Amino acid sequence: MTPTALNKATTILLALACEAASRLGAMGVLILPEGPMNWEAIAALGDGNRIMIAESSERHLKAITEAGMIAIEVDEATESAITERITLALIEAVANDQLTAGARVVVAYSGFEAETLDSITVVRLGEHLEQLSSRDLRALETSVPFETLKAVVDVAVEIGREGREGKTVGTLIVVGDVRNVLSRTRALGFDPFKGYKRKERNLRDPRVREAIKEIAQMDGGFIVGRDGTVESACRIIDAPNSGLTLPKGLGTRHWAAAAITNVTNALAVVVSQSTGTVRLFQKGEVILRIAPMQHARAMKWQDAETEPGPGRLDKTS
Ligand SMILES: Nc1ncnc2c1ncn2[C@@H]1O[C@H](COP(=O)(O)OP(=O)(O)OP(=O)(O)O)[C@@H](O)[C@H]1O
Repeated sequence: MTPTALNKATTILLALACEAASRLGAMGVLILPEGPMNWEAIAALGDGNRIMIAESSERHLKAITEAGMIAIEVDEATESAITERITLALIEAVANDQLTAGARVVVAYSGFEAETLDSITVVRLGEHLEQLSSRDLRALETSVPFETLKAVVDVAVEIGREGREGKTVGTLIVVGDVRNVLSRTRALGFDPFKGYKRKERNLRDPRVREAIKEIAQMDGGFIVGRDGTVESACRIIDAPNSGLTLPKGLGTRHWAAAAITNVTNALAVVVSQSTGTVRLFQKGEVILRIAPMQHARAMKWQDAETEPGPGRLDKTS
């Protein structure tokens, strides 16, 4: 049941969060509630601010939208540290185009008492996503091993950032479920990887990544195995788009990625030629978007063990 009123501390904290958002020129207020709240009352407090609420229950997601706020679907609140939960909610919001890199967001959450929103933190998304960490990728729970995913995302980000010989380059890399994927694609003629031994075709090898950057200029996509072996290149995907929806402005390359991940267990990584943005697709949807602004500089990978502690999100500048 939805509580009838917000408690006093929550009401005051939300008013402060909204005021902070207005004064800082933030893109909105993100709330991470510990349980159901009076959504109408929260919307009324919003005072013209963009209010985003991270929730797991379908019923509450619907109620949040009906109250005129933005619902961000997240997994059920676990024992994970609050910084990790904030990270996942932000990644989801960025992936759904509800927030853009560079935006500032005020986050309100229950730091001490479950039934009260008692803490505020201010996050700058550009800075935060620049530190896209191995933990963020691990949290995506894909069927592809982390080391392979990291190598593919790295090469994609480099292609988006560098292009080739002064020209922008886009590409599509489909990873995992190789047999099914191959059966739904066709060769465009020449396969540049044909004839090479398996160990000469692994994406974790820097020479192979260089070759990928060169071949990315050609039409079609790469098919990569779970272990990082490039199985084929210059393949055209032939999978149905029916029942899929994508953000406006995405063309055939992105639709092909959505379609192939919808009918197989593969993951697809797309670099947009026009914007340099890298998107990860799974089950027909964008699950992560890495905007070009953040990869204007080299992306640093960090192991969870060596990452800065919870303070890293509290960026107020
Ligand atoms: N079904 C497909 N399978 C593999 N590659 C494809 C497919 N459809 C398009 N492509 C690739 O995408 C290129 C054209 O992409 P288009 O401009 O429509 O894509 P987009 O999604 O708008 O991405 P971009 O931002 O890169 O332009 C083609 O040259 C081709 O290499």
